[in-house]
Amino acid sequence: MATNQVPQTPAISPLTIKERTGSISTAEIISVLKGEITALHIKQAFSTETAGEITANFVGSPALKERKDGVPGQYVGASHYRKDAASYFAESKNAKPFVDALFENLVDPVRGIFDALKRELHNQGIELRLARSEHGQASVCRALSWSGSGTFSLDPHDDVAQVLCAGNDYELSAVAHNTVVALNVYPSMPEEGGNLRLWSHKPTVADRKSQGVETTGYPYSAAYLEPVPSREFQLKAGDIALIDGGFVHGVTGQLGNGRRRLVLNSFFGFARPDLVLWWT
Ligand SMILES: O=C(O)CCC(=O)C(=O)O
Ligand SMILES: [Fe+2]
Repeated sequence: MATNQVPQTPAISPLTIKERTGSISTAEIISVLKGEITALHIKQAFSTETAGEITANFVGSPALKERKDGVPGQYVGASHYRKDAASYFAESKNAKPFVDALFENLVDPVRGIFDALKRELHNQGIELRLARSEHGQASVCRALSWSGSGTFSLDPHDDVAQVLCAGNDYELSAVAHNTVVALNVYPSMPEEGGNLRLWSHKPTVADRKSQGVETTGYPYSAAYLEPVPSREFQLKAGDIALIDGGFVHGVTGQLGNGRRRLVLNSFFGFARPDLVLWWT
């Protein structure tokens, strides 16, 4: 991390949060997409049976790997983070059978949301589809188990820097100028900790430069975030959280050696008024 730049005091942006129990609705998802809500936390959004099966499939997956891009964690699937388009789309293609296998024989919550949102947006004259290029198409989701130790198991970051700096090969860089929604579906949570923490701060390019995280948005230091208020979401297996990924967020440390934390993560946002792209 560069430390020789001019320090920048983070501007505070208010959080608009909706938390409730039940089924997720497309209207609520669209509210996040349009920037009307910063975060939506739906508790008990899918069954613990489905959650348990996805978790068992992840643990037993032959494609389960350790991340080697500086973010500690294990994963199944593809991430565009720090990758050019050709590598990401090739990785998505290779990972597809293994991502599909996480949901074998299940009516899964990620596809459920994607399909329902696609139908609703279509009714409004808006297309929703996976991001694509001459190299192939994006994945519907990736499965991640963070393993950072200490205060955070996933350090504070934003999801927009990586999109903004994705490069011309990626049609999704247009989305960085609109809300980048992060969809997080939780099949497994530890006994304690592993909460999603959201700070009242949406970094600008200048903020990222001042913190030496211009292209990655990762990680923001404790000192930088110290004056910024934050909210924590207490998550349980079966919950779903959608956030405006432009706000700084991270995952708190996990306690206990029992259940592992597993998240299914995807991103989506408007590339044009009539087009919403989805990727991982
Ligand atoms: O695991 C979570 O709750 C959040 C994941 C996340 O922020 C990310 O993958 O960018
Ligand atoms: Fe994130």
